[in-house]
Amino acid sequence: MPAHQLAPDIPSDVLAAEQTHLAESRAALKAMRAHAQSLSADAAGDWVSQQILQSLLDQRVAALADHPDTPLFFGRLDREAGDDLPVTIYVGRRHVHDGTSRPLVIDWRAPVSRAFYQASPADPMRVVRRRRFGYHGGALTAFEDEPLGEGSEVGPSKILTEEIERPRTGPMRDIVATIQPDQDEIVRATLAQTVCVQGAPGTGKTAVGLHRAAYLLFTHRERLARSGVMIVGPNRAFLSYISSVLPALGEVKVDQTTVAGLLGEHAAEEDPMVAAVKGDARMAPVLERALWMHIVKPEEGLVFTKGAYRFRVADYEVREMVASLRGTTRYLPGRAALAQRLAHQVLVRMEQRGESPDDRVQDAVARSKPVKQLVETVWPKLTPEQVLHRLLSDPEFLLKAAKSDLSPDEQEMLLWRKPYRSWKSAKWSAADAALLDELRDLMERTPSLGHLVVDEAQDLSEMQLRALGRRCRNGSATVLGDLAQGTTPWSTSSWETVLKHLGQDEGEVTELTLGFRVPREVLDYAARLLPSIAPELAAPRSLRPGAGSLTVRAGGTVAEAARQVLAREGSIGVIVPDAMVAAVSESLSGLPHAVLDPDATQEHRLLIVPATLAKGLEYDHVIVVEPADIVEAEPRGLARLYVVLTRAVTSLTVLHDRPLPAQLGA
Ligand SMILES: Nc1ncnc2c1ncn2[C@@H]1O[C@H](COP(=O)(O)OP(=O)(O)OP(=O)(O)O)[C@@H](O)[C@H]1O
Repeated sequence: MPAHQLAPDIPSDVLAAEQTHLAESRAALKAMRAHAQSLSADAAGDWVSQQILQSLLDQRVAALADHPDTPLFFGRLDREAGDDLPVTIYVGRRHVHDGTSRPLVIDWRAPVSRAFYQASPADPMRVVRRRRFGYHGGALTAFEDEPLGEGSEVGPSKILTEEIERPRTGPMRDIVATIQPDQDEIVRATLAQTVCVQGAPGTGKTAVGLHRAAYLLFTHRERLARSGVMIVGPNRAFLSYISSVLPALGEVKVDQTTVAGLLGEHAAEEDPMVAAVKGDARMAPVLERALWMHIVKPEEGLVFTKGAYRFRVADYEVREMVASLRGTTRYLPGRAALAQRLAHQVLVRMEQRGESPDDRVQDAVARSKPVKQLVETVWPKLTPEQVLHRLLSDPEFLLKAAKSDLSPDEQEMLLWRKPYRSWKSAKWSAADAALLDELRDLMERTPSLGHLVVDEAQDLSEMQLRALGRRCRNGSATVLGDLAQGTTPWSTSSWETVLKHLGQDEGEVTELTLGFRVPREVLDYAARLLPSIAPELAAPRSLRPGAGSLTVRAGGTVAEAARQVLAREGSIGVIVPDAMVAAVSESLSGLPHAVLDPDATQEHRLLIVPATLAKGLEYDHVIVVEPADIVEAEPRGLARLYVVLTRAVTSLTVLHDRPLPAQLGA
């Protein structure tokens, strides 16, 4: 039976009543929107307030739009009477009420909706019956009941299974209708709580992170509107894949970026071993010393001339000022404070002479030439680039800054083989970007966001984690990842270490264990790699039986494999070693296809995906080409292979001419 057709045992009168409730809710939403449209910003006093109010009204009107293909509600709870809440609740993507403020649909994020996700026969949470609705297009065509009273048994939900197994097309979609209890626990963790989620491929980590952002924005709207929420993902292809989930949940004000997007795009190539040293947290004290070593012990005092008078501040006084400021403020505010303290001393001298200078005089003195000159000599103005340029090109300076934190070999590795003539012409690498960010923060405090969601966090270096950590130091984080999918030379092997470098030691590590993407047969095949890449992890479990989903073929062509899956429904990803992209594209010239481009919307069902871009993505049918080449292309190639083998929703075809990596043959 095709999905969501009316099953013979669904009473049509009950279904008709639910359809009436849907129609009533739609009409109420329309009325809410019309009301919002009728409101005028003229009530605000001045022009600026009017503009702000108008923009808020516009946002409200946009948020109240009804998308006919998106179900307004997907669940219903019938509850025991006896508390202040309604006995019947419809759970949906947004709140809808009628003209008398009676709620027709309740937002999935409201506290009362929690029971929709969590209630079970063991703990019914006052719920007598949970109803799930099935839709076809925008039309409500089916429902399914789960009694939750004492002694009742809950069988597997067909609507839920169908939703999970629906073929994938286009970008990622939200999972509000089918969030699972353990996922819901993470989504609804309190704002103050940093959560770190270890989860095998396809267990819903990304989905959970996005829904948590939406939940927190709903629950702490005002606070987070001020401080902000940001999602950090592995690459732009991934961002484009997840980009429509939050807007579909009504949240448009969340920045979604990559580490490079946040710290600055720096393209200089670098030996991974050097990058690993630069990514190590031991670089933090080295950078701190490198910066503060620029402060010079004052040998002279200050002479400030005003008319015929000279006001002097002695050298030892300047030394005391510098000593008291050093280490108690960040570098640039410290510099400004030194100028002010010098000026203040001059003012004291003026007062001693009987003058009565005010604050404006102090500011003028602080900006005067002699004060500026002295400050520049003692506490020079610097940029992060200047400091890092010196550190990477001057062995003696590096030695002094490194002390015993870096070995002589490591220092040798850090130094540029061919130093750039000036910091302005230097080309920086991705690892340098995190060092520059650290220096920037030592100079001036980085503002903190309210909440940060970090995906694929296992791949971040300690210095990158520190950079992200300062962006949530007054807030909290959701850290998502899989130790088995670490593909960088500095990939972590412990979440406690990640939390420590993020500055969120109190964060709670939890695990998602049930896979929603990859069929069991495919997951078991990929799991053969686990003993080699992450022996400490248990083999992942899949919700999806998917018998016949795996084909391993020696000597087949990509075109032939692609033709076979093109005959089926859903998206197709041909994942190839990066070096083979052009050749495989050429071999598919007879079939309409595209090469995955992070910056363009993908209109083709058939996509060629370079192995290094596949992280976080998924396709109905995946063809993985030449595993041995994927493994050999990089130091953590086996982990890369694990990533690419776990992208399939329905079928995986592995094509190889060369022998398969031994670990797969087990
Ligand atoms: N509760 C759920 N209901 C329906 N679909 C779900 C649920 N949880 C996850 N999924 C789906 O499973 C797929 C995998 O989810 P997601 O990409 O979030 O997993 P992941 O753990 O981040 O995977 P990876 O580690 O491979 O990046 C997605 O299509 C997602 O929509």
